[in-house]
Amino acid sequence: MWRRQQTLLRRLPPLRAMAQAPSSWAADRLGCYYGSAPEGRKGKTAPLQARGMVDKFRMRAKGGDGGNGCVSLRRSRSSRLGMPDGGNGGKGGDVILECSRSIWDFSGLQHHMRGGRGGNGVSKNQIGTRGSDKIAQVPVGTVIHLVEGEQPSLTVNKPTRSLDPWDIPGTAEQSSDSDQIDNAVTKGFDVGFSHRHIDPKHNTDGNEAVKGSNSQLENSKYLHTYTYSKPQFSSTDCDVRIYSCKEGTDEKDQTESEDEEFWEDEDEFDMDKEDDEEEDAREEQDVQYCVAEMTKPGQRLIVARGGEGGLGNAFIMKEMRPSKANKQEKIARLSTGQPGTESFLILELKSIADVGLVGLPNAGKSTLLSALSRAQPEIADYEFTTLRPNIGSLTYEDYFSVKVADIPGLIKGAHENRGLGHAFLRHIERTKVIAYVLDLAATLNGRKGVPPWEQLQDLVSELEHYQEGMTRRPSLIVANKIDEEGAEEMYEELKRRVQGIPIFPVCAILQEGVPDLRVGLRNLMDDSDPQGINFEKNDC
Ligand SMILES: Nc1nc2c(ncn2[C@@H]2O[C@H](COP(=O)(O)OP(=O)(O)OP(=O)(O)O)[C@@H](O)[C@H]2O)c(=O)[nH]1
Repeated sequence: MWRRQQTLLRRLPPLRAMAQAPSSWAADRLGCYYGSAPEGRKGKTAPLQARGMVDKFRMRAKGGDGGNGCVSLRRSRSSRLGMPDGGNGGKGGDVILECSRSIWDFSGLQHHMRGGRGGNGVSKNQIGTRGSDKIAQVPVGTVIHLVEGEQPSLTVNKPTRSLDPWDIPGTAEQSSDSDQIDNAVTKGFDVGFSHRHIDPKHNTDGNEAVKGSNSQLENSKYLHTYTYSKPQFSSTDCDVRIYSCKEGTDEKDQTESEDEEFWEDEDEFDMDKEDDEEEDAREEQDVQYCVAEMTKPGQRLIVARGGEGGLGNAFIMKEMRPSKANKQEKIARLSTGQPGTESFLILELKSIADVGLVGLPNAGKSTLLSALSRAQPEIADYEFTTLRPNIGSLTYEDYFSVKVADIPGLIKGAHENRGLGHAFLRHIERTKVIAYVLDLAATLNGRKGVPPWEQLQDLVSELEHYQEGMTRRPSLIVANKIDEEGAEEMYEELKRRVQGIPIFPVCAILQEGVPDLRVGLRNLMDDSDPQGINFEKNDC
């Protein structure tokens, strides 16, 4: 026993390492580090930031396939030949992105998302179950680029409450359109075969056109009667995958092989850096940029739709009355569930922070963020410690809360992709306030840095290169490292050269001057007519 415990204990370290590997691997592979190699590293390597923010993400989504309709005959004494009583297949589940305030980045997402398959119809007119929806939560500020597939469409948050069995059927007409359709469905099935055809003009969910074959077209015309999403079909001449609906084993095999096809693409997210770059270049050509943007918590977007279920023979015989000649063939065609749509997306996060900290590498931005908020970013005395953005929340006594974004350091020429380039500036594109963090000690004690006023000039010029007019938004300067010897004189010189913008002397490491800075940020947030930087007035 004792020996067995010892063996297990000896095995523990590798097991722990294995458990940690995926997170660091994911942070490394999937993070937002797209710029060229950092210049200022000078031989030192920054530790891998496993907790860094994942702000760019590739995703492949596939709606669940519709279930097949059932072919069944109910024999009784009154009808020896049998009455068709096969139910319709259920609709496949959708893949939905939901905007949530409690999510910060894409680190919790899966690269492949697939809606559940609709259940097959059953005898006694029982319809198949609806495939389960796959819902992925994304942060506020998610921008969606479409590489392949159909345009995503907005969906209304439907109440989870199921239909009250005691609802009077006639009252359904007064409810919203989607409810109306749902209720109509229930009614249709309640009365056995009396399916109602709902006029396509009731369609309110803005579905895009979907391609389908003749059979699908025919099929879906009737499917409208019991589903609330009604695709409008635009083309009838493309290939369709037709499944055998009678042989259960074949159907299973087919679904499995399709599954493999879908999941085997996992490798596409596991490529070498070179392949990654090639792929990026190829993708860039066909990407439809910014097809949707999620800015409000609770917003839902369907990125892949579930396929419609196939028709049961009860419905086909009743509503479509196929001629004897091609009856079997037609039933087989119509009872096949339709495949779900597929899309390939790139999700990008444009954080919606209130304050953006910009500064040269090593200016002390991360230290300042940790002094202002409870965020714990990586801090070290070499450049480019921060490789991914960090966001902290600054809360005031009256519970007013301000989000502060710390982005990797900018250097002169970042617009030519030097350092980490402009890749992270999208995170401060939407901030209300910009805080320029300047290092007062950059040239002191024999350091070969840049004086604070030149740092400011470089930062302003990089921001303007990224987006014209960006520096006109409310701004303040944080003169950091005031504790260093000679920093006071630098601060006085900075005040003399840069005017018309509030300057806060701060020692982030000792949290000196931080309370005043908090007040200054609050004033800028509240101020209705604050000023940005005007270089013409200044002597930088
Ligand atoms: N003396 C002094 N040192 C500071 C102060 N604030 C930060 N530092 C030091 O400056 C170095 C860089 O700090 P960081 O917060 O990592 O700087 P950063 O701007 O986030 O750097 P990057 O991640 O490269 O962009 C660290 O060694 C800090 O300890 C300060 O107020 N006084």
